[in-house]
Amino acid sequence: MVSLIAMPIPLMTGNVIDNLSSPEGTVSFLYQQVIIIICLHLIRYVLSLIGKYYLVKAGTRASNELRMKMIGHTVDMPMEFIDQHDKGYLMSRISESGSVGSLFSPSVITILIGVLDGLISVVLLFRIHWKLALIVLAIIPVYVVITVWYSRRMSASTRKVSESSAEMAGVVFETLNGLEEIKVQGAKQRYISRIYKKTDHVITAILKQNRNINGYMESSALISSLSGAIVLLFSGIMILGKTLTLGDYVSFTGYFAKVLGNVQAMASFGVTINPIMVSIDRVREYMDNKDEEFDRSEVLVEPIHFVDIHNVSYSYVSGNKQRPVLDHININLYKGDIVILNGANGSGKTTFVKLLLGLYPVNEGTILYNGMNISCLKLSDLRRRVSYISQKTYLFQGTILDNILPNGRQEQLHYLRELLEKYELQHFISNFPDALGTEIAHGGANLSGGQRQMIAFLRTVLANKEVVILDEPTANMDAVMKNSVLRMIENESFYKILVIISHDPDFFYLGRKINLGESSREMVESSYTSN
Ligand SMILES: Nc1ncnc2c1ncn2[C@@H]1O[C@H](COP(=O)(O)OP(=O)(O)OP(=O)(O)O)[C@@H](O)[C@H]1O
Repeated sequence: MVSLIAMPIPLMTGNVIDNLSSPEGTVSFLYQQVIIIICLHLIRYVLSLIGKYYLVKAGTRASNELRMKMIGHTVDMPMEFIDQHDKGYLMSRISESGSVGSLFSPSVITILIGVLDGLISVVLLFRIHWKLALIVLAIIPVYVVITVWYSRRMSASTRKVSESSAEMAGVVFETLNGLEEIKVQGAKQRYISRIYKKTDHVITAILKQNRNINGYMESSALISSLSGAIVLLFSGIMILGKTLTLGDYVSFTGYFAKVLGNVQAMASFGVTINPIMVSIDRVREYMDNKDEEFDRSEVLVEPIHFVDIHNVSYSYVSGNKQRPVLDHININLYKGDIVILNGANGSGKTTFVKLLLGLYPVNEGTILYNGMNISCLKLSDLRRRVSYISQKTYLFQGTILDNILPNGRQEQLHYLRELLEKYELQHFISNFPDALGTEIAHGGANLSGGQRQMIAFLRTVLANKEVVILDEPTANMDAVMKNSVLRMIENESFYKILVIISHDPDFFYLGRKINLGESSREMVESSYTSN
């Protein structure tokens, strides 16, 4: 529609010139035609603005939606995939979703509209002078060949730019994440030179990409200049031979410029669209990675009352190397069980509970919840029933209360206040500037390690899950806070099965103690030492 409005303008311009150069030429015809031309330009301007606004809006929505899908998909990715990539790399991959919005950018839209514009212009060229049209259109195949050739080269170089940029983002992200450590260790130079190395790859890839883009741009500009000269040559001969009027020449060059402009734009579509298509392809590739729920459909019907860990082995894979951590583990967990898991550092305790949570798939053996194999269970359902406090104690942005009672379960506020009173924790809360309403900074940066652990522990007590797993839950707490935790474990019924990883002898009396052997190779039911 927009392109159709401006379509008659070259024809009208030619008519004006022919009218003015004929004896019947009048100035009123000139005024009338110029006013119409101005009006057409203005209408085109308004329609184009409105159209582009709505298309860009649609593009922004689409790319945002895709970004959210990619973030969701990343959360659902198996840990084995996540372990293999830096967070910055993943972030960079997610940000490629923004390219879908670029598909609706004004320049791309102009190119797409140009397809119709170009086709109509070709028809009009034939209408003005079909022989001249045939001559000049012979140039188009040359354009196509050059475009296809450059397009292929550009795909490869754009892919390299995206991948090397994602890798660089990974290193930058890691550096920013560890700023405190880098300062303390004086490791700035080491990290900076790592970033430099990655930057080198990005620069090389960008230079190659630009070489292709410039090569293409210059070649197509040369072809369009040469074809302008060819049109002039043949038109001049025809004008001298009186088979073409000056007005027709003006109209012809007007439409020819449109055809060339659009062919060039469509050809350079490669340049404009190529990075977008490569990104879309990479987004698709990323989304095609199977998430951890793939092929899992079963859900537990009853509350978990029995977990059978049978002959379970696990090895981490890094690169092409396998790192055996757990070897033929056998253990049964029953309703009411408290198991204290200890053993040497690196013996695989955390790995073991991660297998229980389905974060990693067992290599060999089975984990059965109520007799159902974990490999078939929907993990979202399983994890709704299990509470896990990791050694890292992750807290969300929000208040302390939001962290203890996520999901807005305000009805439990009363129970929380009871716990704080019963276990002498009021002081712990009132020490914060706004008590339970105190805002927690990103990652809990404004809290001490012990405070973070206590908040996470209270969250677990209030969550009241079927299986509770605590990884070194009091490692950073003082004796008073640890005592509160021990008493809560003894007196509050917030679990059916409790697994605690701890080296602390104060925990050993709570339940069955299982030692994950020093070699971390063998842990069998018969080797348990219970207190
Ligand atoms: N994501 C991972 N990728 C590769 N290897 C890993 C990974 N996580 C842990 N490991 C390795 O697996 C082994 C067991 O680690 P794990 O954290 O399970 O031990 P742990 O018994 O909990 O140790 P600690 O008592 O120090 O917390 C270690 O040698 C560790 O280096």
